Amino acid sequence: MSQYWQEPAYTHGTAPRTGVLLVNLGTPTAPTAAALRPYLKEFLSDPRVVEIPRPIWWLILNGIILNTRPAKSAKKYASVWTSEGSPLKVHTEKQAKLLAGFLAQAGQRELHVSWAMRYGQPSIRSQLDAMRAAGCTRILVVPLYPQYAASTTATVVDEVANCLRHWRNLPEVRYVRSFGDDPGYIEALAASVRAHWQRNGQADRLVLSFHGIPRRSLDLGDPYHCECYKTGRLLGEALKLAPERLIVSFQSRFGKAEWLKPYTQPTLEELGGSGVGSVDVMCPGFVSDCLETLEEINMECREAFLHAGGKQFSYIPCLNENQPWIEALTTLSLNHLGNWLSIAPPDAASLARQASRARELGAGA
Ligand SMILES: C=CC1=C(C)c2cc3[nH]c(cc4nc(cc5[nH]c(cc1n2)c(C)c5CCC(=O)O)C(CCC(=O)O)=C4C)c(C)c3C=C
Ligand SMILES: [Fe+2]
Ligand SMILES: [Fe+2]
Repeated sequence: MSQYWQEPAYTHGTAPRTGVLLVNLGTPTAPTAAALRPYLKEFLSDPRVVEIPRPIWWLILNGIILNTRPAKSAKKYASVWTSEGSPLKVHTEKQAKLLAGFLAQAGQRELHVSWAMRYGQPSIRSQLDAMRAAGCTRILVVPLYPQYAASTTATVVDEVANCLRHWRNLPEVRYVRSFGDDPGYIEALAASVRAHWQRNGQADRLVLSFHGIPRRSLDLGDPYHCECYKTGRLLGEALKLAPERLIVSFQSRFGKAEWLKPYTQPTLEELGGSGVGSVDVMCPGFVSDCLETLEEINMECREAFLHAGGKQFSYIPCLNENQPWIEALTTLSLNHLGNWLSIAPPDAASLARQASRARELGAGA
């Protein structure tokens, strides 16, 4: 029989285990109105996402939005859905597998790497529970949003804290706040643009379209706007692109209030109508292609630009499973894991050598 002073099983004779949890926004389980409704309800009920006072917003959400938007959004999702499911889910899952492979190659085989969605499945709660069952006593949370916003990064941290409220024996927790100026991430973006230019030539303008947030959030002190412009500036510098050829804009406006400007679609229409023949468009605020990039940008905005008189619209995909990005994510994770690492991480050169081997392992997993 165990004695009351006995060490708990998870610390008894074993080294503390560390987990890495990648978190993205969330996505419906099917491109149908029935699947969209609970997803949108959970997402749009989050006071970090919609900051309208609750009784008013509750009436608008339940009385109007949840009766109209699910069907409209379902049609859009259907246009980008893949045989493996929603693009956001497919890429996030692959990124987690690749990261686990790269980290293992960097000597960190004991790490428990998993992924979750802030809204929908797999939930943060279920993945934290799995980490606890696996004996994790240290957890690094990596929200997959390069630029910090209260409506994205902060709500992930809220949810982690909310789940841990029910644990008696808390793990140590760290989180990556943002990485929009991380050299590895900027270089991964630059490599992707360079590769695109090599294949297709360089367009008259490079448009960087970020997801928008309400203008009011900026006025209240949300640093998202500044972080987007910093990413844009650093990417322009990495590409040695003249500042006048690079445009930052904001997409996905929701509702009637003012959001961050300039808005992407009117910007593209203006460019198309004013004789700018060709644009390359990229979405550096998303690490994975999703509805907002594949449908809103590569379908709706493409059409708007061409209709306004533009001649050539090129969409540069998100970083998805690109090797430089997975390497950057590995380095970012190693840096944040810091003194939690079981053995010292390798230097950058040997990490790069190991990366292609890890990629084969991860892709085959
Ligand atoms: C209602 C307000 C919204 C805010 C604020 C917001 C901020 C925000 N969102 C992302 C990233 C993504 N958003 C995605 C979809 C999406 N976003 C909103 C609304 C807000 N987003 C809605 C209603 C939807 C659902 C789709 C629709 O009905 O239009 C996605 C894609 C999900 C997918 O399944 O593919 C991402 C990713 C960021 C980065 C951000 C603030 C910086
Ligand atoms: Fe969004
Ligand atoms: Fe959208």
